[in-house]
Amino acid sequence: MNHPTSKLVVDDLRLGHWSSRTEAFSLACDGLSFEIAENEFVAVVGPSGCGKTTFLTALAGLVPVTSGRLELNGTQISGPAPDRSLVFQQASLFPWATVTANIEFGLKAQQRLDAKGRARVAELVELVGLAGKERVYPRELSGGMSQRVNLARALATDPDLLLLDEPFSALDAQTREVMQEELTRIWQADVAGQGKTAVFVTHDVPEAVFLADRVAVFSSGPAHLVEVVDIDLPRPRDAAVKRSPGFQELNDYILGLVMSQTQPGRRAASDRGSNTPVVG
Ligand SMILES: Nc1ncnc2c1ncn2[C@@H]1O[C@H](COP(=O)(O)OP(=O)(O)OP(=O)(O)O)[C@@H](O)[C@H]1O
Repeated sequence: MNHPTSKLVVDDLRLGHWSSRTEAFSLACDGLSFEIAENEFVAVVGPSGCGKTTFLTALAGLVPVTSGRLELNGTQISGPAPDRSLVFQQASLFPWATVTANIEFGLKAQQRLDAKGRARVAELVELVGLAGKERVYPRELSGGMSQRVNLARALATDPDLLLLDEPFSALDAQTREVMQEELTRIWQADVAGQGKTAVFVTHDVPEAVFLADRVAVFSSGPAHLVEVVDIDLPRPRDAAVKRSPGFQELNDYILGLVMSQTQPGRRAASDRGSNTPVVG
């Protein structure tokens, strides 16, 4: 039976891709099962090519479910819908549209760009730190600013499920750190507590630990779930938490789980007798 507050149910999920070149179907996820509650921020990590993006795009309704359950609010996901927003690695902004027009885009497409919609866009411009840049075009924005616009655009339609696929991986290390802090701040200020859920795919274990309430570790492909690790670090979080012993311990533990998938001979931390990492 589902946990009563489960927003997202993933049950024995199989996903894959059909290649017209080889005329073959290859599995990307095989037997994935876990659940995500309302208000949770879940990060997904795992070896390169294991199926993380496939899973996220299936949540967006862009990859069909081969078998199993993939349910949002009790309904099987069977295609894209306005209750979900996807943020990609590369900010996919419209070059001919200003910052404001880019953020308004989804609302306009849904015919919701009324006074309330415009007020929400103005609020988001402030929230993502782009006040004063409303009339600027994407070519004049830095990578970090572009991802701020992308994030605001994803939030503007008030999605139930926010899907983020390595949104900061194209940024330089310093901007990436700033954006991680910004995202936690925005999540806390604007989204947390409103029954929404975020799924964040990343290669970067410290980023996952910093942002998430729980981290789902995928096996090497085709992915199944290795473990979901609770991140019991206090919120609100800022960069200082990365220097805490609790953060380091969680980071090492999850890194060990991922490495055990890429190097099968390597023992994961859980082999040493502790399935629950101690949080300092
Ligand atoms: N459109 C596609 N057609 C055929 N195969 C695909 C397609 N997209 C992904 N795959 C294959 O599915 C598997 C999972 O890929 P996916 O991109 O989901 O992994 P990932 O964990 O996100 O990878 P990375 O960490 O490197 O970004 C890989 O073997 C990949 O080659």
